[in-house]
Amino acid sequence: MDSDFNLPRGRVPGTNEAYYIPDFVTQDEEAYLIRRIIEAPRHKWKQLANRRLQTWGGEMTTNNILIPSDMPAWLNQCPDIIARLRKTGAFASSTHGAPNHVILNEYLSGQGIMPHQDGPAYHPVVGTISLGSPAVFHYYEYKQHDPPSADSGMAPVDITASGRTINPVPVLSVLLEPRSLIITTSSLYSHHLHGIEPIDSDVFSSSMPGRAVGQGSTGHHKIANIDLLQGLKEQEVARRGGVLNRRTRYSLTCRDVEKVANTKFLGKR
Ligand SMILES: O=C(O)CCC(=O)C(=O)O
Ligand SMILES: [Fe+2]
Repeated sequence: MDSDFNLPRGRVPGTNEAYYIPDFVTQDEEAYLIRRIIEAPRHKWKQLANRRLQTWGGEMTTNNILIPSDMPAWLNQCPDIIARLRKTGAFASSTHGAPNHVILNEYLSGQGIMPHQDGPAYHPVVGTISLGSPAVFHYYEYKQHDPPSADSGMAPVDITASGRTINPVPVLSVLLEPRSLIITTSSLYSHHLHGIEPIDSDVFSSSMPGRAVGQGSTGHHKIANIDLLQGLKEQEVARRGGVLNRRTRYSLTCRDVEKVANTKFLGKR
């Protein structure tokens, strides 16, 4: 696929800081990418408590400098995902104009990622490509005030390592279809958190059309990109209610690390 992607057309209603592009990769490319991901050498996998990941483009030092290494051909040649991301224009103001670092997360059904921020090492734009499964993705904000008292009856709130409290009701929710790209920019990147609930199916309300049923007592969350969805099943379920089962999902988190070590002098060539 080599069409030009029109970023403004993908703007997610309700924000100026997120863009959703369905079918960013084709079905054939998706199948090929998943095969290459699964076939990656064992040492490329890093096992975390609740998911596995691979890192491509290099390793980060503790002071946020990238020690670069070559991207695999399946990211920058065939298909040339990096060039395709450059063409969206989303990285136009970043140091390298395109991502130089990709984290590949694998989520089995029932796995997710806690609300978190991506940190200051990266230019504040992230392109996330979803493969293999749909999933509802939430953006959260920090609470302005102290945590509610124990008897407030509210849903439990998460407290980050920095001691700040997260409002468990998302500020924005999107349904990420397989093969889609979501781009998160600006303060949605730098001041908000994002996460995916660890569930084996995303449930959509039939009494409140266009809303996903949240976990606990967080309520029903409007799917902000509903008019941008491309899959017939996804459109139908998101609009009328129903269930989208989570299959194994792979996501490519593509970012530009601003500071890159000059490896020419490290005896590389
Ligand atoms: O899998 C996703 O869509 C999100 C991954 C993510 O937030 C991250 O790698 O920092
Ligand atoms: Fe993240």
